[in-house]
Amino acid sequence: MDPPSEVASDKTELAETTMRHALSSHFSVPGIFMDCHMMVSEPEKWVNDIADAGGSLYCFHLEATSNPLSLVQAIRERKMKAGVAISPDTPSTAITDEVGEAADMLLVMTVYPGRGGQKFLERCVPKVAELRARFPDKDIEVDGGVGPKTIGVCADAGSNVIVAGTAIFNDPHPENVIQVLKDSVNKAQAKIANRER
Ligand SMILES: O=C(CO)[C@H](O)[C@H](O)COP(=O)(O)O
Repeated sequence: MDPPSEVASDKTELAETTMRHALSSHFSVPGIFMDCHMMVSEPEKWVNDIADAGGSLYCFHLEATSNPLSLVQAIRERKMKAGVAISPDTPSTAITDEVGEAADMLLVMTVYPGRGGQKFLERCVPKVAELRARFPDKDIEVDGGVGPKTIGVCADAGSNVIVAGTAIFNDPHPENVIQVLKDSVNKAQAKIANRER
């Protein structure tokens, strides 16, 4: 049975207050680029808190807003870069030319948002290639199940920003994994640049 709506609303308020408290306790590290991927249902609500907390990039889900262009503008007004994320079932064409051009970064989720340690969804990779073809100068990020075994297809499709959790933190030599990921991206980017010449 669903809880009464007052309980649901109390819980939401408590979650929001807790999040605001965490954000206001200065989690930012000087010199670090804080890429904040907001897997939230009302991304408009958190722009000011993330900006005040030192966020460098605010990435919201396209599925979670009815006005991505005005959200990008609100993010820019707070001097952050803007990212637009799509979940596995959202086609890359849902990112219109106008929205893609307005954003700094496009994020293709390669797992369903929610938790680390999920299996990489290779069927999402063609979306990276489609976005790279339309937006040659944008950052294109992949997130979910990315590691040494899956980085190749992502990098070859044109992704140049990589999120990796399990592959790095579960390895006894995380620095080596990071290097492998960086090398793959750099190699693929050099190949793409040569092709464009
Ligand atoms: O936000 C996430 C999923 O919602 C995780 O950041 C993402 O999945 C990265 O973790 P892993 O590399 O373990 O998949």
